[in-house]
Amino acid sequence: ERRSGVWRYLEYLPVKDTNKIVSLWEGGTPLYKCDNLAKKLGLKELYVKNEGANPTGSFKDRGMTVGVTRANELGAPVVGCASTGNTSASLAAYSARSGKKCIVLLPGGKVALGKLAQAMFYGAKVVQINGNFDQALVMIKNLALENKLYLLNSVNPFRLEGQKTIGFEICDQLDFEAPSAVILPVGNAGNISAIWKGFKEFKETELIDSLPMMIGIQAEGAQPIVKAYKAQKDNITPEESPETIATAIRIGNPVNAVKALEAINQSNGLAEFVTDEEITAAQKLLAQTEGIFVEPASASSIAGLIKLLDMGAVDKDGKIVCITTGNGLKDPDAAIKASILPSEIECDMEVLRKVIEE
Ligand SMILES: Cc1ncc(COP(=O)(O)O)c(/C=C/C(=O)C(=O)O)c1O
Repeated sequence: ERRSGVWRYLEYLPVKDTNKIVSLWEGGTPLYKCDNLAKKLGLKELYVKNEGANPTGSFKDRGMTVGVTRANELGAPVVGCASTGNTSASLAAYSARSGKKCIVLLPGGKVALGKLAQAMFYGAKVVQINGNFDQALVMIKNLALENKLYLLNSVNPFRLEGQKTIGFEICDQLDFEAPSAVILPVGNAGNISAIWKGFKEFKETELIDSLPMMIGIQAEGAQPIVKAYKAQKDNITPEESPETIATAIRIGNPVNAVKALEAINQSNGLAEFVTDEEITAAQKLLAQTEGIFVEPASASSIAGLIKLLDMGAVDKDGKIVCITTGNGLKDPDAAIKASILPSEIECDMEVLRKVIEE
């Protein structure tokens, strides 16, 4: 049975027993042509690949369908991860669907409401630690080394295999014309590495004949990859206390840093940071010009595009794809804080007629 989405690319995926596949029909997300935003930014061709349209609302579902399928093949009874939120939401869903116990470690008080609700509601054992994501990752890795669980952070290559299908789909959706540039937010740096691998595989199998620039965007307060790229270093100086409103990418010691720098350098790409203000402005701009609601971290790809255009670092005439990685519903607090509050009135038509004119 040929499924849509991630498993459409079965031949490119490391699965031995297709009966063990755990799927929530992830992938097959929209690639929106954004002519309103393109016009505003003076661009010829701008697309937004909206990964917020996945079953649990982020691109993590692509990695988890392959990762939890692997856990199934191995007969692992318990799976686990550290997470800034979306990884835990996704793992909790896929482990529920495959009858596995799920343990997630979250940085106390720094996880967006929607993600926390998901991890709890799917029935995971949710542990909040008094520390940040990087510390949580060290702890969950120790549990894996003590054989207490199968680790499904993006140190696990099966995660990246699923996420590379974002690159496949973009090619499919652009009639096998690779874009000139792909811009996406970078946290633990698994996704940029995975997508680059996907484009390279489609080029090696001659489905496309060119490769895009990979452009990684980080938040000003959490930008270890940007710093390494600008210093042209191939090792990372971890940031002790990463800080940003984009809590999904509030990561100081990315596990996939070397792979991400490889993807950026091999693709003649770039790495740049954006401020929290630029992120919030871009989040609103995208929602109000194109009707696409994404969480703050995801809007950093739009904010990064705007900054790079101002710097003349991106070709205005190119075919540009911004990847928005998570649904705006994940972080309602951030959206409400950045919005004009609703007018509150009594049930009075006179008052209502006035208030709609304000
Ligand atoms: C919306 C959103 N956008 C971008 C990223 C960065 O992707 P990577 O660079 O592959 O890490 C994340 C990452 C989240 C976690 O790392 C986690 O959930 O633990 C995210 O949720």
